[in-house]
Amino acid sequence: MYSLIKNYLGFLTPTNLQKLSKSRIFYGIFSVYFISKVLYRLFLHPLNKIPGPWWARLTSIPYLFQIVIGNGIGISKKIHDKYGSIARVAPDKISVADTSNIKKMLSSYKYKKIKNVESAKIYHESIFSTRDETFNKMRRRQVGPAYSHTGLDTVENVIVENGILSLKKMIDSQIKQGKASALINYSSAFKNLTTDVISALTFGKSFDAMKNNGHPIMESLEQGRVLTKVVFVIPHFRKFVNVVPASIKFKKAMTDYTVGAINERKQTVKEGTYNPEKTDILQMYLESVNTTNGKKLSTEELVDELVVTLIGGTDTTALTMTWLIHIYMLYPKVYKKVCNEVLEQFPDKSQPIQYSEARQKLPYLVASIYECMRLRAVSGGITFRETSAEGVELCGYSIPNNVDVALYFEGAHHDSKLWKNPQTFNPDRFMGPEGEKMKKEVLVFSSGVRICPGRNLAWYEILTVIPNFIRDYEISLPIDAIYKPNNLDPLRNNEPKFIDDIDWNPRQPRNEKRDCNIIIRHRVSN
Ligand code: HEM
Repeated sequence: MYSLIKNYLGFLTPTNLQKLSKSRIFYGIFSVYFISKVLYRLFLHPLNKIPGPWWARLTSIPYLFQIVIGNGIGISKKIHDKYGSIARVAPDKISVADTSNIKKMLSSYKYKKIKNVESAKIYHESIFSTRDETFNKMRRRQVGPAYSHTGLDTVENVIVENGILSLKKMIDSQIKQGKASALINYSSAFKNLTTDVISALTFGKSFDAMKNNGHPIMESLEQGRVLTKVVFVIPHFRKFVNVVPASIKFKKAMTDYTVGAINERKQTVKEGTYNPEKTDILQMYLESVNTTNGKKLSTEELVDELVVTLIGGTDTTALTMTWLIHIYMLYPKVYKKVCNEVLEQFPDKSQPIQYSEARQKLPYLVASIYECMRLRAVSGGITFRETSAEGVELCGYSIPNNVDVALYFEGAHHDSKLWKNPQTFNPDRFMGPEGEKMKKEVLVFSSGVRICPGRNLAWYEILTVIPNFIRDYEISLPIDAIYKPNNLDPLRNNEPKFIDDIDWNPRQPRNEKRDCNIIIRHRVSN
C-alpha cells in the first residue's frame, strides 16, 4: 500500500511542488488575461456597435480561413446580405460594401495598406508592397510615362504583335489541324497572351508563352504567388519562406531573368538598336533615379518592381477577358449586338483594329466590358486598408484607429441603391452621358491614390484583342458545356449561372480546363 501511494504521489517532491506552484501562477495569470480579453471583446470593444456575426467579436479565424481557401467573396456576401453595407468580420476588422465609403478609404495615403502587404517582396519594397506615401509617389512618377496614353502609343505595336496577332496565329494553326473549327481553351490562351505582352514590355522580350503554351518563369511565379498568399494571412510564416525550396527557386529564377533582361537592354541601347521613342516599363525603371538616395534603381529594386508588374499585369487582364467571353456566351443577344457593332464599324479585315479606333467607334462593346468588370470583377474580393490615427467615419459609424477595413468591391458592384437589377448583365447602363458617369462607380481598378497604374495598359490589351477576335472569328459553346444560357441560377434571380469561381485575387474559374472551352471558326461573312 505504501509503495502504491509512493508511486502515485512520489512526484510531489519539494522541487516539483515549487514548479507546480509556479506553473499554477503562470496558468492563473494567463487565465485572468484570457478571460478579461474575452470579456473585453464581448462587452466593451469599441467595434461592438458594428453589426456582424457573433464569432467576429472573438476571433478572425473563420473570416481569414475563408479568404485563404478562395472564398473571400462568398463569406463577404453572406455577411453583408445579412448585416448591410458595414459589418464586423473579426475582432479588429470591419468590412464595407458601399461605393462612396470604399472610395473614401481609397482617397488618401492617410489610410494605408495593411502591414501584411509588406511581406509581398523578394528583396526590397516596391510600388505595390510599400506603405510609404513618398516611396509610392516616387515609383508612380518613375514608371508613369510607360502607362500614359502617349507612352502606350509608342508600344502599341508590341501589344498587338504579342497580343491579338499571336493569338490569331495560334488559333489559325489549331483550325488548320482540325479543319473548319478548333476547340480552344480561351482562359489559358488569354493568360499566355498577357504574359507575352507584359514580359515584352517589362523584360524587353516576350516569354513566348503562346507559342510554347506556358513558360517556366510563370510556373515559378505561380509558386511565388501561393507563398505570398500564405504569408499575407500568416505573416510569421515570412521567417520560414526563405528556406522553402520553392521560394529559393523562385527568387533565383526571377533574379537571373531580370539581370539577363537588364544586360540585354543596356547592350541594345549601347549599340543604338533600341528605339529611343519607345517608352516601355523596363526602360522607364532603368532610367529612373531614386529621390531617396540620388541613385539609379539597384538590381534588387529592379527585380521587385519587374516581378510586381508581371504579377499585377498578367492574370488580371487575362481573366477579365476570360469572364467577358464567358458572359458573352451566356447572353447571346448582347453578344450578337456587340458583334454587329464591330462588323459594321470595321468591315475591312485587312488591318488590325487599333486601340483608339475601338474606343471611339465601339461604345457598346466598351460598355459590355465595363459591365463585365462590374458583374464579375477580377478584384471583387477583398482589398484592405487601415484606419488612420484619428479614425474615420464610415457608413455612419465612427471607427477608431488601427482597424483593418476590408473593401468589398463585389458588394459595391451589386448595391441595388446604385445599380438597377444588379444581377443582370446590361451594358446599356454604361451608354450615353448617364452611362459615362456610372463608369466612375466601377471599382475594378480600385480608386484614389493607389489606383491601378496599369489600367490604361490593360485597356490597350483588351481593346486590341476583343474587337479583332470578334471580327475574325465566330465562337460557340461546345455541346457538353455545363454553363449555358438556359442553365439558370436561382441565387442570381434566375439569370444564367456563372462558372464556379475561386477568389485568389484575381478571381478565376475554379475549373478552367473543363469550363473555359469554345469552338472557334473563321468568320465567313459579315
Ligand atoms: C484588368 C486588369 C487589371 C485589374 C482589374 C487591376 C486591378 C488592380 C487593383 C484593384 C489594384 C489595387 C490593389 C490594392 O490597392 O491593394 C491594382 C494595383 C496595381 N496594379 Fe493593377 N490591375 C490590372 C492590370 C494591371 C496591369 C496591366 C498592370 C501593369 C502591367 C498592373 C499593375 C499594378 C500595380 C503595379 C499595382 C500596385 C499599385 C500601388 O499599390 O500603388 N495592373 N491593380
